[in-house]
Amino acid sequence: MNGTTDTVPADQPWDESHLSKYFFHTDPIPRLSCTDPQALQLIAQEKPVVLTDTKLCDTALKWDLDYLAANMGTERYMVFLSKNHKFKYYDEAKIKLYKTNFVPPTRRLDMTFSEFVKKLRDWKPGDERVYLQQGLNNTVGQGIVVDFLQFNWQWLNIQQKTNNWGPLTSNLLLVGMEGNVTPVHYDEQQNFFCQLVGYKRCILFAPEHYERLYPYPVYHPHDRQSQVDFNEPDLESFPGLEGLRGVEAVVGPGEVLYIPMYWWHQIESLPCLGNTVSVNFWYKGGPTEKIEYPLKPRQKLAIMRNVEKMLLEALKEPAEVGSLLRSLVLGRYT
Ligand SMILES: CCC[C@@H](CC(=O)O)C(=O)C(=O)O
Ligand SMILES: [Zn+2]
Repeated sequence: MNGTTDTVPADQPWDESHLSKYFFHTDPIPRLSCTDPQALQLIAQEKPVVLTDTKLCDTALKWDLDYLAANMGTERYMVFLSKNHKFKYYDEAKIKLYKTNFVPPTRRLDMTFSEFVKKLRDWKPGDERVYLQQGLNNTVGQGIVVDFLQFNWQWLNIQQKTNNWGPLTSNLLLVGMEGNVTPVHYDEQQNFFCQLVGYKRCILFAPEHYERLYPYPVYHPHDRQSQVDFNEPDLESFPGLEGLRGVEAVVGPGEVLYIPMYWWHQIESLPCLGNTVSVNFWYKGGPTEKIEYPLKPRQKLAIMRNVEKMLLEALKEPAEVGSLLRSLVLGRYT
């Protein structure tokens, strides 16, 4: 990637032409068998790894649009629509808290899976793009439930216990158009990201790149999202971008990417290779282990988030948080 291409496996339908060129360098994320001790060690060290043979969701490899339309039932599901290829997450609950006018970059429409498929298949340039992002719950049809129950839960449960993770909180079903992008952000959960249909480019940055990716304030609707637009990097406003360095992999059907908690990630459905289907497994982090110094970058990130929340709680006025922090630091903590 960006000059250091992996050897491209023969059956791979994509090549460098499917990858946008960005301003930062990336190294390949290791691709290992789930039986390889090194893979398990990377997970234990909270480092990303692509697991090529977990058979985690093999019963879902058949989840193409027609199968999902026939088996997802007649419920309405959460679909986001965007005027461009970006689907930047925002927290609706924080919009009213955030005083200045916030214009959501996407809109949400609930629709049946068949309505979604029709929108996707009738799409023409100029139309809003669509991205279905729906938690798998008891509203899905029997066929999906049967497939879901046959996931490799034994392997998952071993990972959860070995790494002392908290409970599984949700499985998000993601059905996207080719070219859709989820811009760079971090989540506060461990994530086994399973690719089922199509190909996704996953670009990750370690939590210590916090200063380079300029997340929005915690109270902002775009909390956890980076303010940086990789397509138009503003190096003047965000000089830290200079040293940004990531890792990346393109994941295909049957592959599982471990996205460690607090790791930044941008996920792109490769252009011109058809729609994509993924399902993720979000786990709460484990109970706070005994504190060891120096603190890990993700622990410092958690502390920074708590300081912002505490200050907002104390000051009540979001605009005062920045000025108080400036008074605290400028000229004093150099
Ligand atoms: C809403 C979640 C989207 C997903 C990225 C993607 O597949 O577009 C992601 O960011 C994650 O699984 O953490
Ligand atoms: Zn995410």
